[in-house]
Amino acid sequence: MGGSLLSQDQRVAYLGPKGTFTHLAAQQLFLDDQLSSYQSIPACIEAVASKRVSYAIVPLENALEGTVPLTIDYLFHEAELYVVGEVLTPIEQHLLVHPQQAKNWETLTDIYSHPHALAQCHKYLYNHFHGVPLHETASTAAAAKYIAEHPNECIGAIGNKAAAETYKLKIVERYIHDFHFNHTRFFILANENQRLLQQGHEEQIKTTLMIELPSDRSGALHQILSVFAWRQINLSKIESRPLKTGLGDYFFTLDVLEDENAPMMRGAMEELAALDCTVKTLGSYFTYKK
Ligand SMILES: O=C(O)C(=O)C[C@]1(C(=O)O)C=C[C@@H](O)C=C1
Repeated sequence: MGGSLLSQDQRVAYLGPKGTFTHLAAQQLFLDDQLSSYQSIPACIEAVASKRVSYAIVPLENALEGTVPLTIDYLFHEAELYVVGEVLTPIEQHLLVHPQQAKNWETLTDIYSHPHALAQCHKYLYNHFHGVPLHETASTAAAAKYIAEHPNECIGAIGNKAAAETYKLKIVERYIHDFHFNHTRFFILANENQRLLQQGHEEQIKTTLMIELPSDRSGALHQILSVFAWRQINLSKIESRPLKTGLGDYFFTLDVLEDENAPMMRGAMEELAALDCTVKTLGSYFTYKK
């Protein structure tokens, strides 16, 4: 795949630096010279919201660790963007050290990585490096870069093979994630409600909705679910996140396996409005898988 989706002046922001899992996901759809690295998820989202880039690709959900709260909360509270595509990639975590420390790797003094990566390897770290301080970095590749810049320290990073190659680190333990089925979903975001169409996408379309219920109405969640249930529209995910207005105040994110323009879905949206729900739609999109 890659490339033909964008015109020459269009760029895609990704959570960098080079060698993150987000970078690998972006390379499934775009050419490397179309990609611009940003230090954080909010920086990627702001880059597309302010139209400095045409698209941003950010992690949304991991099969072991669940939602990336920063992404979902930023999309609800801070940005008016649409999801134009989704990429699903396998996640393989390795332990990386500077080649100078290759012989000492069993006595590492500190380990660095993205919080999701550390959590995905929790059992491994507990069994092999119990008591060793774990440090959170903005991404797995940021951790790898830090190790490369400190060759004299007996420290390690958790990251992927591409990060090991990019920062010339040695992989001393492979596949250290605790559960075999480790996948992450990434959203491709844009300012317009459009769909990325490229060969290789799954036929199944998905629509993501963020719904705020009317306050203090008993059975409100049951009513929303009924809107989809009696129309036989499947949901693949439902999750609550704090509204940040008080304890017990939530919004719900729903992934609906239907096109937002399908007649049944239009009816569902009208019924949600009639139930006094505030609905933010992130649009309908296809999934690209490796
Ligand atoms: O740090 C990276 O490499 C990322 O792309 C971020 C991220 C995440 O946010 O979950 C992406 C995939 C993996 O699950 C681990 C980390």
